[in-house]
Amino acid sequence: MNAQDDVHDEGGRRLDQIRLTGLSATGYHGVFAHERREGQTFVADVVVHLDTRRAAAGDDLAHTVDYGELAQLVVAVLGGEPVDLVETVAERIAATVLARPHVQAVDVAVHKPQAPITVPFGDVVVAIRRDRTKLPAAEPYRPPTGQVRRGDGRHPVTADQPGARSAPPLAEPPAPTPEPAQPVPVATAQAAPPVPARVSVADALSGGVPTTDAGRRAHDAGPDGAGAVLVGPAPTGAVPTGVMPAVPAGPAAEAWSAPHEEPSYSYDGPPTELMAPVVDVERTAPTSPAPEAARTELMAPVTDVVEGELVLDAFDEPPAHPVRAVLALGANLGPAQDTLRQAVADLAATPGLEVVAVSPLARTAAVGPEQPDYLNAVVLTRTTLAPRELLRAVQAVELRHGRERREHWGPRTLDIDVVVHGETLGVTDDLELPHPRAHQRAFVLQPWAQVDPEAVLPGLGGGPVALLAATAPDRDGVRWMALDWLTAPVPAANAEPDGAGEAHHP
Ligand SMILES: Nc1ncnc2c1ncn2[C@@H]1O[C@H](COP(=O)(O)OP(=O)(O)OP(=O)(O)O)[C@@H](O)[C@H]1O
Ligand SMILES: Nc1nc2c(c(=O)[nH]1)N=C(CO)CN2
Repeated sequence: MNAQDDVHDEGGRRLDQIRLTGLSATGYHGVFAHERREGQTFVADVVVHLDTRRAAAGDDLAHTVDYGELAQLVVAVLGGEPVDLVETVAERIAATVLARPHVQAVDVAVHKPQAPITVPFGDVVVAIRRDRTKLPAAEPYRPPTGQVRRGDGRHPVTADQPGARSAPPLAEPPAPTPEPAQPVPVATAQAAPPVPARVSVADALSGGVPTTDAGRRAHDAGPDGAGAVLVGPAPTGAVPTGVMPAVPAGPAAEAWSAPHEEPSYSYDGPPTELMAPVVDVERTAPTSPAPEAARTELMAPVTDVVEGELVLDAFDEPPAHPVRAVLALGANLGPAQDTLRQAVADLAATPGLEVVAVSPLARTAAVGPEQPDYLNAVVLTRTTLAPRELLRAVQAVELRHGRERREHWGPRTLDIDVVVHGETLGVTDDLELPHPRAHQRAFVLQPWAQVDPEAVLPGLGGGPVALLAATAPDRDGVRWMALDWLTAPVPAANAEPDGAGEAHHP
């Protein structure tokens, strides 16, 4: 492989490659009538540049490009609608490949070995590179509905549900109930990590042992079948259990609606499948060609749409399928453990948001100005809310618990950050995804790694969460974690362990 063939990501890291060579078909491209009439062999080589780590970490096709599917698309362009120029064929292939999720850049070489050249020759090749800064000057190929079948049994797929596209409305934010500032009381604690297993809300709040794998089962369960335990809306102070059905097992075929569409959401995969596709790019930029739309998926804010007075962007797009979202909770004022419990119940009661599992509770030294220790937890959810709707929903929960923003990184009764929402990456004035500081915060990463040991944080600075947690600058500030914090009686403030409420400097 030549170094000049490499493509690098924004951090300067060389992207991985998937190469397909010698794809061939009889095509009818050319400027001469006989070429249009008789056809000839066209051959394509394609190099896809992408980051394959996440797919490899979870052994999950959903996070990479299916080369079989790609090969079909390329051959369909070669043998498809006739055009005059090889350049146009190459451009069309590039557009088609770039419209696939995860693809950062593509090299395309189209060979025309039987070209009408009047001297002896070996081959004629048009070779191009296209990426998200140099977009293809062609429309991607869109196969007719039903032409390509997808799904392999390991990754069951479901048909797109039109009804699933709009998220339920948010609940009205309830009236704020400010709490007086107090040091942090906590329930049963145990020494800092390792904490052996994840805690499922369903288990914890039904009084079961909170160290089972039920959280993971729930997180892996699908939207349509039966069998998995999950939480439903809860009255204040408790998160009752409900049922989230699972996707039927076995292979399933999905009709193509557009070439950019992700393999649909599967709950059978490993926990690293936490991030699922979010932005239906066709709906995001209905009038844009697909390469633009695909870019929208990566850079959410690029396509602002003015609707009346409101400027909308991709963060306002509800996902086509429920996606997994990770929320980080923190509190260091007032009855923090109670507040966090209530917050979990409030989140579970939010329409369009389902709480799947809750991490152990971590006691952490404050990062930032001098202030009492925090209690931190991470909540794994599944949501049909758009990223910005989710932000508003968590802010409504913050508000309900008297959240005020007086000091940057200062003490607070409740803070809830959206760490990730599906696979959405983007920056706007009010929302950045993934959360820009999550990758360096042990107070987020350690609880997250406990509840989902194989989680991977997407985006710049991302990677396996457990690894990031082990190297985060504030890792020594994570003092201990409590497994039974959702159910155990909260001790009185004077019964807290040593060091509680002390200010700490990282
Ligand atoms: N992923 C995100 N999750 C939550 N808020 C975000 C996110 N991205 C941007 N924001 C914006 O950040 C603003 C400030 O949030 P907040 O007051 O919670 O910050 P903070 O807790 O003091 O600091 P930090 O963001 O470092 O946790 C919010 O009003 C929100 O609009
Ligand atoms: N340990 C800890 N430190 C913090 C936290 C937090 O949740 N935990 N939140 C902050 C602002 O969101 C600032 N500093």
